[in-house]
Amino acid sequence: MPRQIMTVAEMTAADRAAAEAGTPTIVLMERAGRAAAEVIRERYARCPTVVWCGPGDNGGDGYVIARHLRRRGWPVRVEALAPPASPAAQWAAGRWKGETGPLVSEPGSAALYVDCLFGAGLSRPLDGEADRLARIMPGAARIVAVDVPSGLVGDTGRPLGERSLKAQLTVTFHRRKPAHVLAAGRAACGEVVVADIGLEEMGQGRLFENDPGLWAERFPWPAADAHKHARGRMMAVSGEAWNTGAARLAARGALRIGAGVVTVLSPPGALAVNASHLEAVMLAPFESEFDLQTRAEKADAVVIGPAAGVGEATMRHVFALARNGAALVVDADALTSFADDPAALFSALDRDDVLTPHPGEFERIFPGLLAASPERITAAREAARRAGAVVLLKGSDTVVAAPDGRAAVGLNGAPWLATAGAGDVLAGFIAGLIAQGMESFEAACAAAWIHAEAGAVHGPGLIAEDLPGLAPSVLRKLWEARER
Ligand SMILES: NC(=O)C1=CN([C@@H]2O[C@H](COP(=O)(O)OP(=O)(O)OC[C@H]3O[C@@H](n4cnc5c(N)ncnc54)[C@H](OP(=O)(O)O)[C@@H]3O)[C@@H](O)[C@H]2O)[C@@H](O)CC1
Ligand SMILES: [K+]
Repeated sequence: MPRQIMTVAEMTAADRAAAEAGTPTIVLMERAGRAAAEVIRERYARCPTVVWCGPGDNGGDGYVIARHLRRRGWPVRVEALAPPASPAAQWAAGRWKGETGPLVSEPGSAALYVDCLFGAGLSRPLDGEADRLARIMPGAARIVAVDVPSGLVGDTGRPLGERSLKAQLTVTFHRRKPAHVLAAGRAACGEVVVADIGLEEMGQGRLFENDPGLWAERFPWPAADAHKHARGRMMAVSGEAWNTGAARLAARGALRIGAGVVTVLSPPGALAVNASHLEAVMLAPFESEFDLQTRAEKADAVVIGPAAGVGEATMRHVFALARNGAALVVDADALTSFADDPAALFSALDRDDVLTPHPGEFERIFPGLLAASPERITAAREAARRAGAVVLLKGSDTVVAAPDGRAAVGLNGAPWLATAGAGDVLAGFIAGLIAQGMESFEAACAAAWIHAEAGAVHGPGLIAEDLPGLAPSVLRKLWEARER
């Protein structure tokens, strides 16, 4: 099952729908507070605990948590920023029979703090006592946030004002929000646990966690009677003689991820060096853009960009390939080549083509878009709309967006992947999956997930050359999960 990521507005709508269907907010609040208290008891030994409660329903959750911890014998005190203002919070505060006082916490005044000041209803920057807390408790150690660390905007993962609280553990409800998946928010949230509070699935989501639930059912496993040409033909365009390794990394990636026939298309001057490094991957020369177009006629997917060289020749090569039916994965130099005329690139692209920029390349072809967007999901979606193609924006929170509005965020990003050539392998994985018939958005999602898993499997010391060879162990896990 795909796991949706819900915006704050979608979550509020789900709350309202539940109320209309007969489950009032206080019931959801009781489930939320009880679930959060359980997570806290699983993670921490019983200890003197302070629950910081705000005036809204986030504070209401806090009173429920305090009650459940106290029932289990925890020494708990509530520190209230303001009296409960919402009806549900008033109900929860009324059922709390323990000690309540003003917000006076200092570092070390308790052994554990539970942050229930603000969640989805944050409407202005932290000030007064809440801001004091964020200033004097800059670290996350032994702070548990409920829904989000207070001061953080659920839809962006950034503080609304200057600062927010930070947490070691964040317990949220029903579904992750963007703040729980985007890198900036993840740093403030610490570990994120999603507790079920019995809300119904709502409508058709457009934003998902990128994990196998999103695409595994449509993974292109070979048919029992498969032959190599039926498993997809992928090609990668090589640079000149001193710039050939990147295309070979892409080619090897495509082969490992299952493409049946993989070819490096090479300028004449680079044939010898390519030939001396290729075995199962085939090699074919091209002399001109027309030649390239002809050679690529049989391809299902082509990677162009890794070490292709920045300039007019690469632009012409992209146009030549775009005249073919093959899906294009446009990466690295092929993106930068269009820095002065991104519209020319976009007009050549189809909906099944994929752009794979890192943030620097993204800025070159979508100038100012990242800075003007509240977060990376919005930026990638707008980029996909403008380009009329799938856009994969790299990062520890890689975002994949399709021109139809679907988007997915990766949660398994591994720091080991920040190494030269890793992106070339990713481009090859994407093209290798598209060549096997996977739809481009899902192919980009699957490739990014497998790439990150492979990085995590290897860990320290990873170099890009390792990545294709790590794909089989990840594929095996997917294969075995399918058989179950
Ligand atoms: N949706 C669901 O299904 C479920 C949701 N649940 C929980 O509800 C939470 C959302 O609750 P919520 O909407 O009441 O918002 P919340 O964050 O408590 O704050 C609103 C209050 O704070 C005030 N205020 C805002 N900013 C301020 C500031 N800087 N400084 C001072 N005051 C400020 C604001 O004032 P106002 O803007 O109205 O003037 C208002 O009084 C959600 O995060 C989750 O924990 C669960 O119970 C389970 C089911
Ligand atoms: K909070």
